[in-house]
Amino acid sequence: MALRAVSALTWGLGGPGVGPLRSGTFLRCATQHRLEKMPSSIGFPEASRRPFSSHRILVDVDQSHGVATMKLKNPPVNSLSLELLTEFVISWEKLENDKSCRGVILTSNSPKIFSAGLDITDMYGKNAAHYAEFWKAVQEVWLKLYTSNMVVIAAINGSSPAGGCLMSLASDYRIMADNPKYTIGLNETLLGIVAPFWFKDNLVNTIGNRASEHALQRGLLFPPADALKIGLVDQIVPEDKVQSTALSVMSEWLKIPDHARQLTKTMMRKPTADRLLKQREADIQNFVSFISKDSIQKSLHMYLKFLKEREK
Ligand SMILES: CCCCCC/C=C\CC(=O)SCCNC(=O)CCNC(=O)[C@H](O)C(C)(C)COP(=O)(O)OP(=O)(O)OC[C@H]1O[C@@H](n2cnc3c(N)ncnc32)[C@H](O)[C@@H]1OP(=O)(O)O
Repeated sequence: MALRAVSALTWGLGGPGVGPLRSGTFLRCATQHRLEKMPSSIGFPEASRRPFSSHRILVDVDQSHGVATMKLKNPPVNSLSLELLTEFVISWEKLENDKSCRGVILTSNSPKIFSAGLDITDMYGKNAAHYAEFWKAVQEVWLKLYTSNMVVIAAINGSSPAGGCLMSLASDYRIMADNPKYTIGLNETLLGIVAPFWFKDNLVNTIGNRASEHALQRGLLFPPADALKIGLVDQIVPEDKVQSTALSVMSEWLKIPDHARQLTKTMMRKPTADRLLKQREADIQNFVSFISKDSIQKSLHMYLKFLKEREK
């Protein structure tokens, strides 16, 4: 009970089972030309292509008329585990290599949660090699999304904290379900961790410096209406219209000649992607040393405990 009280105040967490979340208050919580790809990834490590033992399908891909819908499918909360991230990259590369695929709608199989963010269990109680592999996979997914030649639309049909928010931010357009129980934001500080510079860069490019400073320091999670106000999402629609709106927005984007849109996207995004590419290895080492610290492991342990024990 004591833990709950302290944790709730410390972490200000929200979720569909907890009630509405408010930022700033108590948060419970074609022309078909294919251009040379932006130099983005340095290749996914062979080690990460290993088959995982479960053989579950964690990313559902459904493609028709040049548009793929990718659904995250990792119950209960669509956490971004190493296994999911690895499968995501493989599916993504297949779509990128398929000349007929011009756009991707990124969404979730779960009705209330887009993604709970990075899988905390991949950042807790593991060894340095695991942390390094995990972080490289996180970088890779972001680079793939952020620099994709395809049009990427996030259909955010539920809560989207931290890593879930990052995947949305890396998309070209964000549509969120207008349900005040859902929230989106980079809440890393609430866990006692710090969003890396490239999360921050992506946020600043989206909502501006001042709003980012405020949101990042306080780990704010925004309900859809507030997210729309600050530009964290581009559109909010009734819950049952998220996918259909994503399809109609996609068809508008696909009216633009691919080569012109792609070159423009590269012009806008390449400097940000390059900043990570230039220091990718150092960023991994920084993550490994940060996450391995006893104090950070303790914070993550407490946070996991809090998630398990909090009242739903
Ligand atoms: C240099 C250092 C850089 C570090 C940078 C790190 C960058 C990014 C960090 C992240 O992405 S950390 C993840 C942050 N995510 C969160 O804070 C979200 C936490 N979860 C929630 O708020 C809620 O779970 C939810 C998503 C709103 C859903 O709520 P709901 O009530 O439906 O479900 P729960 O009962 O809370 O959860 C069910 C089950 O899932 C476990 N769980 C939840 N989130 C995660 C997670 N991110 N990773 C792993 N596991 C998670 C939760 O503990 C429950 O477990 P059980 O009790 O069923 O065992």
